[in-house]
Amino acid sequence: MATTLILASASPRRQELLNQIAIRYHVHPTAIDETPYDNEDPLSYVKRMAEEKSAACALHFPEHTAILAADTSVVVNQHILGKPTDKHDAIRMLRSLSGITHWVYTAVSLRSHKHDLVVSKSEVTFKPLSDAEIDAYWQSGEPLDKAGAYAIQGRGGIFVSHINGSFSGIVGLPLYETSQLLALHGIYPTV
Ligand SMILES: Cc1cn([C@H]2C[C@H](O)[C@@H](COP(=O)(O)OP(=O)(O)OP(=O)(O)O)O2)c(=O)[nH]c1=O
Repeated sequence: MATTLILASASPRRQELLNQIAIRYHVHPTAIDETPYDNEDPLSYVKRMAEEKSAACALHFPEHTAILAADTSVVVNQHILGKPTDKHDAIRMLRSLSGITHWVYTAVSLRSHKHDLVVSKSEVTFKPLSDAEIDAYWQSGEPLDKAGAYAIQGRGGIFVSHINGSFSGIVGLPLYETSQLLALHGIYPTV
């Protein structure tokens, strides 16, 4: 019998990415406290977030149901940029990314009869951004629900001069690593 997969995420991007690789799932988002611990390093943070999201979701389902969760953070000089809280925060984030290379970490957690976790790390280089460009981008509405206040798959794509890593990982669910994890748990694309 096919394993039921639950996607513990409210992110439309994660749903679209799973659709792209023909994986069947049900959506059950979870809300957890996403505040980093004092001095928590970014890698530990994304791993902990993905694990906590899948664990919180698993409480609502019978044992052995497969639960998939992920967390994406933008990392600049070892500082974690999550989703901006307001315009001021988004502008601060975009200014800090202007003209430099940063990291995007996405951790993916999958629980069924066992727990597995993978982390995708990508480098993203931005062109220098003027205040006018940043302001216009904020007005587009795109930054608000995105880690680091940008979306590479949206209008923010014009800021990105180079990437080294996984495009889908930057968007929120690294497809190569996720498909490997799913296969470990007996979950495959529909034919
Ligand atoms: C860097 C980047 C992030 N993002 C998005 C992916 C995630 O949805 C979001 C990071 O926030 P997350 O906290 O990882 O995810 P979420 O709160 O949107 O959803 P959930 O916790 O329910 O799974 O930023 C993009 O869409 N494009 C990008 O280029």
